[in-house]
Amino acid sequence: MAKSEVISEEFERYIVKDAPPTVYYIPDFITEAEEEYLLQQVYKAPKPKWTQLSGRRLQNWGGLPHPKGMIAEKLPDWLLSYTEKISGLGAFAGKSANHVLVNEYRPEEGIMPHEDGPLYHPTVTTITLGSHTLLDFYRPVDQTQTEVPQTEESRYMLSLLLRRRSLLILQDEMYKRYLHGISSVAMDTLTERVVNLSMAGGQVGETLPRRTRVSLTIRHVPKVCRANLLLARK
Ligand SMILES: O=C(O)CCC(=O)C(=O)O
Ligand SMILES: [Fe+2]
Repeated sequence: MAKSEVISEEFERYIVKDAPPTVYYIPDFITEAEEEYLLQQVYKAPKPKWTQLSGRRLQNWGGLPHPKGMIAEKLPDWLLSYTEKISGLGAFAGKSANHVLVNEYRPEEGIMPHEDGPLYHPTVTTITLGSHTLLDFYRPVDQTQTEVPQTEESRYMLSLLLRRRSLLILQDEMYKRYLHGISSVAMDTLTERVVNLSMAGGQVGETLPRRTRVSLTIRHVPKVCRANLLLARK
């Protein structure tokens, strides 16, 4: 198999060809009824499960990733059926997803460009609920290049249109090398730099008002510690 470790051959048609390796974009990965069910479960969680950040709020499921190892907590059943389905595609090289972040963004909210970093197996899979968004990608700051200031604008590379009910899978360079973020706008304008337009059913020049988007970011944390288990045995 080529550069990517993923996934069965039937998934090759979902590879986004105009992006660096590797992006899979799967429209309508879930049905409308499943979307509704997942949103219901998200909003059923007790209030303290939410952490308010500037520009979004989130729920953390599965434990807190930590360099010394995550103290794993069992995922709730409503998430497990989806983490198992995605693990079953081979997204995590035979391992199972054990961590889910739920992010909620209202219109004009977003997330600064960042890398997901080394605590995760270098694959991120995302189910989008409730609204589309544009996920923007940036080149890293070039350390050898000190003459010209490297603005966010000059580092901007491409965007992906994530429709509600879609699944996105990022691996390889798109995980390890490039940064990703979501700009804090009320409306997205589609340009030629949105490289999956045909797969996502969008047209250059179109503007899409944002609604509230909930994303499920599903990953595998390889380093898990058994601290709670040891304590329990004493
Ligand atoms: O909401 C998204 O799709 C992106 C979330 C994200 O980048 C993260 O949680 O690391
Ligand atoms: Fe991220």
